[in-house]
Amino acid sequence: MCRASFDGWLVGMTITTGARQAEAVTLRSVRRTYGIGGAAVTALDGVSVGFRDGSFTAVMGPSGSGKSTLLHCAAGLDQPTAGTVSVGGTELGGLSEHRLTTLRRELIGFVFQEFNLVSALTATQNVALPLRLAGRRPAPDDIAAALASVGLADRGGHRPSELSGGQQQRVAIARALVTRPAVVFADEPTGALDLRSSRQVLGLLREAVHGHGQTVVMVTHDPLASAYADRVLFLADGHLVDELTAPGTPGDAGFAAEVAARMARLEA
Ligand SMILES: Nc1ncnc2c1ncn2[C@@H]1O[C@H](COP(=O)(O)OP(=O)(O)OP(=O)(O)O)[C@@H](O)[C@H]1O
Repeated sequence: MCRASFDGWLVGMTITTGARQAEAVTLRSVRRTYGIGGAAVTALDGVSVGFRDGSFTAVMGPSGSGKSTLLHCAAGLDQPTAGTVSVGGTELGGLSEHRLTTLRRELIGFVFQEFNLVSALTATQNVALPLRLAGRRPAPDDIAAALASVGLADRGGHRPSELSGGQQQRVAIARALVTRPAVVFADEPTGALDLRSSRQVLGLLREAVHGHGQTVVMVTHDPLASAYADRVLFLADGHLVDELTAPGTPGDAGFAAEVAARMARLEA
């Protein structure tokens, strides 16, 4: 169990071959429709899925298949039109805006596709922000270590406009991980990174899961990145249509090839 555990965690436990495993996040029949009438778009069409405590899941699918919507609904950043989302046994739909914000702050880290760094703050200040918002005093060594873990030890004093896209993405990843949240959602966390930085970030996400017991759900377009996860889900037209379990070797080339083949079929 990771440090950021919480009351109610045991709700929703399942028994699997004698081991008791909780679901960190559960979506039941989640539907999300944008717009109304003839202009309505159904981004998610009745998705039911659980993300086990301490698991690393990749979500893949063609552009527009609903991946970001799934992540946003699961993280309480967007509200399903129908269905329920629970994080650590707490159903989000019944929460006030204040309680939802608190729950998100305490339990969830989110890496946004477009980074969402605060432009007026330095990299160090951006990484420290979740701790400040939670009323905790950031320890300078912890912030420095978080930046060093993404290869940015020497960029702490730089503002986002002074960093490359890949560097901004790594600051966003350090910010999402610094509080060791129970669940980390990452929307294309390696999208702007070169191969070396991608491997570093995927290694960090695996370490969050296998070293600290956190739960990671990552949207990616990259089959090689998905091969660092334990499980790959495939979305198409707002439906979960396929699923693969990884063999256990991070970045396994054969598994990545199988993921790529399934994606090619979905995109055909
Ligand atoms: N705020 C919104 N208003 C209207 N339609 C939206 C909105 N957000 C998403 N959609 C639509 O919902 C569908 C799913 O979008 P979503 O961003 O979840 O897909 P995605 O799989 O993440 O795509 P990509 O891989 O291109 O990022 C798309 O058809 C998109 O146009």
